[in-house]
Amino acid sequence: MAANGNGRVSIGNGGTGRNGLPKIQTEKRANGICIDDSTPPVNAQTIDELHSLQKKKSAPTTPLKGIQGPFVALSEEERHKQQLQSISASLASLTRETGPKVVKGDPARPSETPRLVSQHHQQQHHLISPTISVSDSSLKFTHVLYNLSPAELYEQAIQYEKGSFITSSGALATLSGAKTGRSPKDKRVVRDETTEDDLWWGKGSPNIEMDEHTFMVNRERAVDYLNSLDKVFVNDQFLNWDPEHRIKVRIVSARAYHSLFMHNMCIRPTPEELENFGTPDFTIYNAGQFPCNRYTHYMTSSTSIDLNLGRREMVILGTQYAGEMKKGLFSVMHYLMPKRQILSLHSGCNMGKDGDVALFFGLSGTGKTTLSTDHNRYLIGDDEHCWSDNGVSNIEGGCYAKCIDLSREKEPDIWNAIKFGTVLENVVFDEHTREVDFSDKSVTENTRAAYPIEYIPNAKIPCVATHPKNVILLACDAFGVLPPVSKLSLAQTMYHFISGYTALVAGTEDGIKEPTATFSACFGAAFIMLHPTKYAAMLAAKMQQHGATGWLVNTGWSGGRYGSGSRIKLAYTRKIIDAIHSGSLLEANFKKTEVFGLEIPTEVEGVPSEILEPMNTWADKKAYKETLLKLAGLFKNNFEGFVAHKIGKDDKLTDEILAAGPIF
Ligand SMILES: Nc1ncnc2c1ncn2[C@@H]1O[C@H](COP(=O)(O)OP(=O)(O)OP(=O)(O)O)[C@@H](O)[C@H]1O
Ligand SMILES: O=C([O-])CC(=O)C(=O)O
Ligand SMILES: [Ca+2]
Ligand SMILES: [Mn+2]
Repeated sequence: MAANGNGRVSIGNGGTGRNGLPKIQTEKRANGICIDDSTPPVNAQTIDELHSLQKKKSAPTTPLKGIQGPFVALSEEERHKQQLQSISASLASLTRETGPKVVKGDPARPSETPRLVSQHHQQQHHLISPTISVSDSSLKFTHVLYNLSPAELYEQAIQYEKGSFITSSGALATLSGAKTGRSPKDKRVVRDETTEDDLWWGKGSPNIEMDEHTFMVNRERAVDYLNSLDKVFVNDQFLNWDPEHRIKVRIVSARAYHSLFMHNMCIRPTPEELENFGTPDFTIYNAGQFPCNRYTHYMTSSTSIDLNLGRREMVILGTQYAGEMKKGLFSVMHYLMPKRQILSLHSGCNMGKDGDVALFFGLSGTGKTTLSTDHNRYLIGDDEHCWSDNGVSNIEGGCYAKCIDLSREKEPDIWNAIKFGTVLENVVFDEHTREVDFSDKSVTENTRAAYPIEYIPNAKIPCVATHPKNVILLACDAFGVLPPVSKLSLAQTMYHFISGYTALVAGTEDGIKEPTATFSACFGAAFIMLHPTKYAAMLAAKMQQHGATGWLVNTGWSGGRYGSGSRIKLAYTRKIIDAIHSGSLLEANFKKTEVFGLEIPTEVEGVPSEILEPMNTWADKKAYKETLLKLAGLFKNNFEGFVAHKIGKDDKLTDEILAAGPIF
């Protein structure tokens, strides 16, 4: 660009326009200065000033109108101080007199840090007399990033956590580290006077005991680790959409990934609810990057997930898999809710336009999320619910979908939910376009998406519904002998609920692998805290009272076992589920199968009739019969553990349930 003598500015080769481009000319002003006046000037004198204009201070939280509680009469500053004191108390060592000093905000952006500082002073009595002397840990500040927004958490993750990327659809891709699934063998539950009698211990139980002292050792380890960091994330959120039985949870974690995951999975408080949060009912200390100590009693690996119901605390060491927090809280609900006569359920739930409600039970990977997410129905929730006298309520505020082989065409609502705000765990993507390859199992087969439930367009908010009309038990039968759908009597429903069967095949690339049967009581033995028959009795009573029909749906193999047959098409399973919802399947003609004694329909709209009876689909009838008997034997063996238990007050129901298993 050159200014020529006559005050015009021209672009191009000497202003001759030889290359065909028109000349750009700016008119000369009276003072001889050329200005581009098409936009008004910026309201800043310096770059710093310019940057300060970019961010508007968050609106002070909603005015507190008509709220009762301890915070009502407090000034905003006083409320913030109390909030910090509460966080400081959560992070306090139980063996030191004072500390930690907690300050809100990102240490990397001191200008954004409010000056409020809080220091915890011990008031409780201790198992150990506290250390009064000063240590380095009491000199240091703990910076707290409190209930950050998804955008802020994205920035934290991308800046500080390796393996964090924005995918082409806007989701946050993260890595969960060495663990890409839960570690049930590393879960420990404190056995004390109360839990001794309340909980299910011993053979078959997921509750492996630890003592109070060892819990405190691990708690201290986690708290010291968290306080040693530059900053920690704190989420204050809720569980359970039933306002009468809502639980306040606090999650203290070291990673933006964990904070965003829980932001999505728990119920998000309104600003007003957050102001009045007060003391949490339950606290998680997630120090997942830091291992537990093998010299500590009860530790059998570097991972420990410890639950203390008396203290209402959970400690996580040695695993960064975020599902531990989700399912740890679910375990807590499996204890707290039955105490209030509320049944907790490892199930999905949705509701038709006419208000008919269905529950979907099933072990991991059987289809709870896939089938409860239904474009023609309202989604209540995909994984964890409560059934009380008020009806069904979702425990969570988000969904956690398996993503392996996810396709836009087969699961459009889940596909579209993978956008800004969604956490995508352990997926593989193109290094340049950041397009995710959902078929890639390089990191793990258990790739997952965690998104807020409102990302599903027809989610019903609040996530509550009336009493269920249908109770659908899902089993992914890789043996290929269970019918695609059967109608169950109440006793059969209980038999299959207590059995909790599925048979998946391990993540395999090639070669035929033997399907392995899994029996997991109440379709969630890893999460239940009481004996399975307690939950079964409650379910039977509720189904009876509300006239719900039980169904068994095989979302697994047909035409042979894994290796020779194939997985039942999702489109067929959806047709079967449609017929259950509409009530048309209840009107079908049924015939009884041998061995399992299941009532199978002769016709379902949209499904080839020949697949409804599994034997038809097997070329080798002898192999079918052998496989059927093999599975029946596995069911029988598994149920041995329950025959001595009474279900409910009624001997009659117990006898019926025992008779509802396979006969051969
Ligand atoms: N016929 C079918 N019915 C249901 N799901 C099917 C079928 N065929 C294939 N699938 C696939 O099986 C998987 C079911 O997983 P889903 O996420 O629904 O499990 P889940 O029961 O919610 O488990 P979790 O409790 O671990 O979240 C999905 O990846 C789905 O695409
Ligand atoms: O807990 C998890 O990691 C995933 C899940 O929903 C289940 O296994 O039931
Ligand atoms: Ca799920
Ligand atoms: Mn689940």
